[in-house]
Amino acid sequence: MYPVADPPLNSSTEQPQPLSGHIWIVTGPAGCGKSTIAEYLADELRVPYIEGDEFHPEANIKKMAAGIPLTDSDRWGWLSTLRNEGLSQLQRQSNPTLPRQSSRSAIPDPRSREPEHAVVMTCSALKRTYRDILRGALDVRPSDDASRPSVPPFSRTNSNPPDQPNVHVHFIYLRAPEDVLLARVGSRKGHYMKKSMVRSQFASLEEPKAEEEPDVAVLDVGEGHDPTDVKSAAVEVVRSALTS
Ligand SMILES: Nc1ncnc2c1ncn2[C@@H]1O[C@H](COP(=O)(O)OP(=O)(O)OP(=O)(O)O)[C@@H](O)[C@H]1O
Ligand SMILES: O=C(O)[C@H](O)[C@@H](O)[C@H](O)[C@H](O)CO
Repeated sequence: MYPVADPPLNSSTEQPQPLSGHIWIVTGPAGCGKSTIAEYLADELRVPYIEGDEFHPEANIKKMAAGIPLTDSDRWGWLSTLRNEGLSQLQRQSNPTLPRQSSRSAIPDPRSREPEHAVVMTCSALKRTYRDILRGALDVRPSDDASRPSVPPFSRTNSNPPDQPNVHVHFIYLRAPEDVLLARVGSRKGHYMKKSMVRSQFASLEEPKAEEEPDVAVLDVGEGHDPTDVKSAAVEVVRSALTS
């Protein structure tokens, strides 16, 4: 299976309404601090929070808990689900008759009186292809797992693919050396991810290059970058994107 995007949002034959807003995706390998930073960001911005781990199919959870790394095939459906979940959250914000996740509203846009719709999510998003799926690359057709899916021509400069031209996807990549994350995951209690998974995630990792993926902000989270500093830096990334 690969990420044939399910038609998002509704199953009717109606054209989906164009949405607008921002999807902030906090990324990086296991233990880099995605949940810590994204939960804070969502609270601070008063927008819904999507914990990517909660959208894995049972089979993926079982594999990870057994220390078996996920393959591309294991991840395609999960990534499409996350993309759709992000859009659904924006749709709920733009349609007050739909139930919301919480009483959280949207980010006040300093440029106008209208609040901007937004959602924060976590996802390891280790490879560029994975990030493209989250950006809205619906037309991915790998001939096998080893191939790179082709993506439709949309600009990574502002991540607004043709199907949802007003939805802006932004990534915050939390960067730390492998040995630091091995230590963090090793000392974490009660979590299904094992240390060996950190190694396999670094083996898969394709770090974003600024010139190729300008919609990715990189924050260092290794030694000397404590969570308080990283939280402030993440809020600053969002605020400056909204005012630029
Ligand atoms: N900047 C940081 N410096 C030191 N420790 C941190 C930092 N950020 C998070 N941590 C700690 O590292 C551990 C992993 O954090 P967290 O669960 O947020 O990572 P994660 O990326 O969501 O992990 P996973 O992908 O496995 O769900 C936690 O114990 C957290 O308190
Ligand atoms: O891409 C992957 O291999 C996995 O999905 C993970 O990244 C987990 O979801 C997460 O990190 C759990 O701790």
